[in-house]
Amino acid sequence: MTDSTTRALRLGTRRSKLAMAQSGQVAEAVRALTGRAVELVEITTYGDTSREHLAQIGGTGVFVSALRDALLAGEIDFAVHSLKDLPTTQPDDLTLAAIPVREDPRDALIARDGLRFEQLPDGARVGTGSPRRMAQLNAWARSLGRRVETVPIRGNIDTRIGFVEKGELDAVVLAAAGLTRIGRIDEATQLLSPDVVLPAPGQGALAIECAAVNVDLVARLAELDDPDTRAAVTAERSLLAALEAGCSAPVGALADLSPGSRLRSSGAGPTAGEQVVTELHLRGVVGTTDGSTLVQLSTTGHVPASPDDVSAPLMLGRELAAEMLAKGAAGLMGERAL
Ligand SMILES: NCc1[nH]cc(CCC(=O)O)c1CC(=O)O
Repeated sequence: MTDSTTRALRLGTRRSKLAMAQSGQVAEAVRALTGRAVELVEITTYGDTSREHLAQIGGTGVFVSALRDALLAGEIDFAVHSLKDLPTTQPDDLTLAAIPVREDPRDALIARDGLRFEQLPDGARVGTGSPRRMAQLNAWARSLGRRVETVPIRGNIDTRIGFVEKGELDAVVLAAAGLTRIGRIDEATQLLSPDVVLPAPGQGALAIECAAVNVDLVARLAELDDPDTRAAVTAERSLLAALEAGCSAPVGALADLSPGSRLRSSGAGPTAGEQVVTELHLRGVVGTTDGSTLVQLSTTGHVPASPDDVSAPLMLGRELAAEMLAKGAAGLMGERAL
């Protein structure tokens, strides 16, 4: 065996607790898959060091660029990202080799005294800087006949929960997946139903990225891919891209797959007759951050049970985006989040 197949694989990761947790889990899976050692290489990103508000430095994409630079420079072999932090346009020289089975995509509430959202008092202070969460939480509060005060907060997950622990906020809203990965999901006082709060496109999913030239590794890591997750997040991200929304825009999306339906396909030849297809249900929301207006639509399409083909989910996302734009979504996104 040559040195290049036996040396440790280098996994580039951010230093945050969440990034280290998800990189550690993927490292273990890659070790089991390849039999090769995996070494974590810590990369500091501009997003980790900047004190400016994320919105002012161009969104969460900043977390990604340093890892990508390291991939292209050959300093690391692969990187693990939270898919929801990835821009919707994929550079040609980088490949998402695998999107593993995703965690719970829902948002979670962590409130004082074990409270659920419906039990928060009028005027409760809820920590989130996400325009998507603000829009849907404010709309939910309105529908309950009260209001909440959304308070923009930054920092890692522990810091955000700390605002509730210290009594500075009544509640915070975080991704359930992040809480699970750092071992704090038990502290969630409510998992927010997608019927009321749609998660960010791709929330709960990880993406394993390689340099495109590294074809052998791309092929190997593809074994960690979950085609159903890939189909779902492709539809969600296609919707986001087609809405031409920046990563801090108030867009929520969630696709569910119901497997096993069978369709009769026409024509002759070996593929004629019954074809197994999956039903893909895609929901999307855009709103004003004050929650006074939401455009919320859904659609259902069929996805061939063919792992490599994401054209159907891509189309479904674009179709739903077109319907949402026709219902005035563009005007809502023009509003600047404060
Ligand atoms: N925006 C930050 C971010 N990026 C990924 C996660 C964790 C959840 C995930 O993997 O989707 C979080 C934290 C959060 O939103 O609470």
